[in-house]
Amino acid sequence: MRILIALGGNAMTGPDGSATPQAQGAAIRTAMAHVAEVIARGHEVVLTHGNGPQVGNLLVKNELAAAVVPPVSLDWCGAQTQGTIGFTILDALEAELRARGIDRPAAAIVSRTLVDAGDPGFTKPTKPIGRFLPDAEAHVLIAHGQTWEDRGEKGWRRVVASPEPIEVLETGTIRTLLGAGYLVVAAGGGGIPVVRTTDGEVHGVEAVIDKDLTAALLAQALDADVLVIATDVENAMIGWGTPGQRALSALSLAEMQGYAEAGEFASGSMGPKVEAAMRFVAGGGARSIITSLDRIADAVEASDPAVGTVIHPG
Ligand SMILES: Nc1ncnc2c1ncn2[C@@H]1O[C@H](COP(=O)(O)OP(=O)(O)O)[C@@H](O)[C@H]1O
Ligand SMILES: NC(=O)OP(=O)(O)O
Repeated sequence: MRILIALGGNAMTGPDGSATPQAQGAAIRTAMAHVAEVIARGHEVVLTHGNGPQVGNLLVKNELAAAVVPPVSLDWCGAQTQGTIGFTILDALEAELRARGIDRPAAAIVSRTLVDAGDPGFTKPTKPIGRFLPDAEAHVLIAHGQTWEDRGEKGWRRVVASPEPIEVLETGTIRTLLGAGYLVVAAGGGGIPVVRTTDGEVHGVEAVIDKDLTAALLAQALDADVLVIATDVENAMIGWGTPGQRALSALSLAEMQGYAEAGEFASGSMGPKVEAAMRFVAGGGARSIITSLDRIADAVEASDPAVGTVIHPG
């Protein structure tokens, strides 16, 4: 099967959300052990990943160092995260494959994602990035013109523009590499957001695209059999955070749609994952899975009972 796996930010930072290079490297190594397990079972894998913590941290570094070195824009920061996370994934993936006696070429592609310059996402920031801060510190930055949002018990988080992904411009390149037997890492951080001008030129714009929404688009464009959204919980739940919370197992697109419309999934976390999973199936995909990283290999092969939350056309 051709499987597109989307790795959440949780898979690439330490257990406490730590984004030190050591914590990120260790988390990615663990993630790649699970991805290598899927490959070892004979599946073709395309990987994409988030960049929320990393792109937010890079933006802060640029802002703080602006008096000393020229700052770069948010799209440049996004491109830089693709490079750093991409090479770290390749190192870890190759090591985990080698440990399983698998010799496969892998490549990480700098990828641009086309968005619409008129997208309402540019006027209403929704994408949480960077670190969490306590209320008082967030309000100092709000007073300086930044947009921050209360994200619950972890604290406040900066939010930035997040337009809808329309097309991953490197889709053809990815297809070619897959045809040549490569394992491909692509569209990291949802892809570098770009717009096309009336004269056909493409240029970057300041935003961070939701990587799960781009993953759904890419999975469809690559005719993937399964979209796997790997995060830190085994199932999407209804009644999340209440005494009556219930894990969702296998369910139809229509059933999931009903829960989503009832507001069961938080925006900026489970909400976009469910939306992406539904879009892939609505667009003709056979199956979307939302589950924890350590269950991805089992989830891909399980049927009855299902592992994780599995959405099927119904
Ligand atoms: N209905 C829900 N079911 C399960 N988890 C939920 C739900 N609503 C919100 N969440 C939260 O969503 C988180 C996963 O989203 P997020 O932190 O953005 O993941 P990632 O960084 O892996 O992409 C879970 O850890 C959980 O706290
Ligand atoms: N770009 C993006 O969606 O990143 P996270 O998954 O880390 O939030």
